Formats: sequence, structure tokens, C-alpha cells
Amino acid sequence: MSPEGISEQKLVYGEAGYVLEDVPHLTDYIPNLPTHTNPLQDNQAYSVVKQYFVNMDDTVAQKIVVHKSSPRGTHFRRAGPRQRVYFESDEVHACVVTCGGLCPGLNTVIRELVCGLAYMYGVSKILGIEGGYRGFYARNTITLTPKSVNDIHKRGGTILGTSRGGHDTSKIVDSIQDRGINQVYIIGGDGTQKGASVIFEEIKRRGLKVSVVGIPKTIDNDIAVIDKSFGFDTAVEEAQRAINAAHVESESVEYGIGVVKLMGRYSGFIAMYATLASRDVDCCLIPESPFYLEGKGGLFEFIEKRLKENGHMVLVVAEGAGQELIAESMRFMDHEDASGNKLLLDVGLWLSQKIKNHFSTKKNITLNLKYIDPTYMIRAIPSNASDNVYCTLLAQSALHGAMAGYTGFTVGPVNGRHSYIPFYRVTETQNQVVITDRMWARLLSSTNQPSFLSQKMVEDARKEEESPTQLLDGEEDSCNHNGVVLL
Ligand SMILES: Nc1ncnc2c1ncn2[C@@H]1O[C@H](COP(=O)(O)OP(=O)(O)OP(=O)(O)O)[C@@H](O)[C@H]1O
Ligand SMILES: O=P(O)(O)OC[C@H]1O[C@](O)(CO)[C@@H](O)[C@@H]1O
Ligand SMILES: [Mg+2]
Repeated sequence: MSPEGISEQKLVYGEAGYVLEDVPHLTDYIPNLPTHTNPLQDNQAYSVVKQYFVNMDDTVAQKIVVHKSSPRGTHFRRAGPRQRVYFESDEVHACVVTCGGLCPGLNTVIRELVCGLAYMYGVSKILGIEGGYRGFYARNTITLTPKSVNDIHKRGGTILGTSRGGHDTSKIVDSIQDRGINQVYIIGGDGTQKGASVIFEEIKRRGLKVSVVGIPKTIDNDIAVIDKSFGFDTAVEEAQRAINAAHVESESVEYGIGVVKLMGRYSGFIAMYATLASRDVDCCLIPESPFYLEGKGGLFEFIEKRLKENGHMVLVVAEGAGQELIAESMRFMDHEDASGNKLLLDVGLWLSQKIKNHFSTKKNITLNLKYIDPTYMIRAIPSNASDNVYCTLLAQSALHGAMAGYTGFTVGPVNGRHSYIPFYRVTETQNQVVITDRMWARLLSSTNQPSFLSQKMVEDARKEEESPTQLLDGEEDSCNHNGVVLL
């Protein structure tokens, strides 16, 4: 064990710099566990599929842009059903919990976990834990069956309820142990995955035959390593309605400005992709890219220019953008939510006021500014078709992993292939937009907005581009940070 009580990393080295960052297995701490034939072997739907079972040696490369002489680098265990399983169908007692903020697709993941366990593995004991982590010890449970979850994917939110805070590891593990649960499916964001990791450590310390599986959820797309998180596509699509409204409003009046606030506490992915998708946005502001209002190259100057050119403009701002500017101009209150996440000040309202004041006092222009905040409306809708498919794959990959005896892992696509990733890899950093990367450059050239970067930042970024190793790393970052859609 490392000093923090976290298990040692399971690293397997191969030739030419190959490294497998493997996930824990129940047999790591419970020797001589019996295995069983995978029931899928006799399942009509699967028995005809060639090579249905994943080869034990299959791994997924984290870096796919490589140079001739570069080492092969980090790999993760490929997700999918295994020939042998470590649970018999009637032995499984699974539970599902949802934690953190809402996200389109939560109900789809719950549904597919229940249906997958029941239809593929013949599991009949599945519990829903109500109200997030604290529900393990403070709330009732719900029995989940394929019938009871049949049409929940058509609803937004989570049928189980969710919460922030309330993670009491020993009470949670006591509850798991007392109820005889042996597969725990935990759906949630970065905080939730940290919580899942300590639950796994405690289960391992107690020597319990319990698989702990994390399914990454966050509308912000800020979970590291995986290509993108479920609900993100739905959010980008739904954001178009708000942007369209802002565009219609602003172009219908004199000096019209539409300001749209989108979610993204630390990462501006929704704002960036919604802007790129729309083409009606004149300026996108995200937490990763500092901006300034006054003076040459500032936001006010750009707004004035666009208004002169087009008579109207649309501005998209991620909720975490410009927080340091707001803090400077207001009495800053450093508040946190129950999980310790920083509570943000409303950048949309603040910015709208600042823009209106500037033009009325300094330019003698009365703007027609409409501020639209669709954030919770976007988060509360059901997932779209592509997210539904994605949620299904996530759920199925998760339960195949648990049945195969893997534990202490998060499931997710890495370069398009579903993989089992150790908890520490998804919790050690947050996924953010890299503003010296090509995707942000694409956005800047699409909106033709200023970069707001100082000369020094531009020079530093250029130096990085000129170094071949840096370039390689940068390319890889693009893949993981910007999702599977990179060209
Ligand atoms: N370091 C941690 N250790 C144990 N539990 C944690 C930790 N961080 C957060 N949690 C627990 O995880 C749950 C969810 O955390 P949080 O509210 O930060 O949401 P999240 O999972 O990050 O999702 P999102 O931020 O995308 O809405 C909470 O119940 C919280 O107590
Ligand atoms: O649900 P709450 O506590 O209002 O939190 C809102 C936050 O949750 C997120 O939607 C992430 O789940 C962020 O985008 C947002 O800042
Ligand atoms: Mg979080």
C-alpha cells in the first residue's frame, strides 16, 4: 500500500516501452476463487458472434499518434465479456447508485445495467440506492427489474435521486456488507470516482468478494483519460436552441446582443463545441482562456467592432469563465457546496451588466441585450440517440468487467475502444480545453474572435509547438481532451 492507503499501481511492462496500467482483480486479495463458464456462451444472441469473448491479452493504447521511434506507451485493459466469470448468476447481488449533479443519460445507464445483468447474466437481485452515497446508510433501497426500468431512458434526471456530500466510507461499506451486495455500480463525476476509489480500498481491506465499478458521468466532459462523457453530446445539441434564440433576438433589434451561459465549472467543452456547432456565435468565453474587458484587444473593443460590422452579436460564456475578473470587481465570497466544489458567481449576469454599462456610459449607446441561462434546462433532459447508444455500451462494459472479477476501475472509451481504467488515472487530473491546441484554434478561426492571449503566452505556446516531443504529447492531449471527434 502507498502511504495514503491507496493500492499499489498494477503495472505490466512489455517490449518497446509498452506499459499496461492494469486494474485490480478480486483474486489479487482473495486467492483460489472458483471460476465459471460465462453464461453468454449459450446465449443465442451472442453465440453466433465471432470472437465474442475478449482475449485476455487485448489492451487499448492511450496514445495513437506516434512517431517511428516513440515508445508504445500506456495501455489499458480492453473492456468486454470474458470466457470465464467469477460470479454465478444466482450469487450476484448488485446495486446501482447515482451521485453528483444531473446529466442526460443517467436513467439510460441504470436501465442498461439492470437489463444487461438480467438478460445476459441471468441476475435477478439488483437494488437501487436512493439519493447518492448517503443513501447507502440513510435511505431506503428500490428493487430494480427489467420491467420497472423499461422506459426510464425517456425521462431526464435519475430515478434513484442523487446528492452531493455525505460520503461516509465505513458506513457505506457496512451497508454493502450487511445487505450482502457483491457488485457495486457507481455512476458519477470526478468526486464520485474518488469516493468509489476509497470504497474499493475499504472493501479490499475487509477482504470482501465485492466488485466496485465506476461509470463516469459529467455533463462538463471534465473526466480525464476517457474520450468524452455521456450526456455531453446531448448538452451540446440542446444548447443550440438557446443559441438560436439569442441569435434571433439579437438580429431582430438595433444594437442587439444575445448572451448565453452554458455549464462548465472548470472546463469549457460544452461552450466550445456548442459554439463550433452553431456558427451564429461571435465570441466564446471559457474558464481555460482568461480574457479582459477594457483596452486594446479586449472584449469591449471586439463587441464594438462586431456591432459595427453586423449590427448584432451572440456571446457564449461557460459558467466558470472570468471568475477571477468577477472576484476582483465584487466582494468575493469563497463558498463551497456539500462536496467541496467551489460555488461560482454568475458570470452571465455580471458580464451582461458590464457590457451594458460600458456602452451606455462610454459610447452613449443603449444596447438591446438579452441574457439567456438555459443551464438546468439542458441538464435535465433525457439523452439523445447517440448518448443512448453510448450509455448502453458503458453499462454493458461495466457489468462484463464486474462478472469477470475486475474491481476498482472506471469504464470508458479510450480512442474509441471501451477500456477498464484504474480509479487513480481518472481522478488524478481533470480534463480541460487546451487553449494552445488545434481545437481551440479552430474555434478562434470559426468565430474570428480575439484570443485574449498576451504576447508572452503566444510565444510560450510557439516554443512548445517547435519541440517534436511536445508536439507529440500535444497531439495526444487533443485526442483525450477533445473527444473522439478530432480530425
Ligand atoms: N475526495 C473524495 N473522497 C470521497 N468522496 C468524495 C470525494 N470527493 C467527492 N466525494 C463524494 O462524491 C459525491 C459526488 O461528488 P461531487 O458532488 O463533487 O460530484 P461529481 O461526482 O464530481 O459530479 P459532477 O461534479 O459532475 O456533478 C459526493 O457524495 C461526495 O461526497
Ligand atoms: O447541481 P449543482 O449543485 O447546482 O451544480 C452545478 C454544477 O454541476 C455541473 O452541472 C456538473 O455536474 C456543473 O456544470 C455545474 O457547475
Ligand atoms: Mg465534479
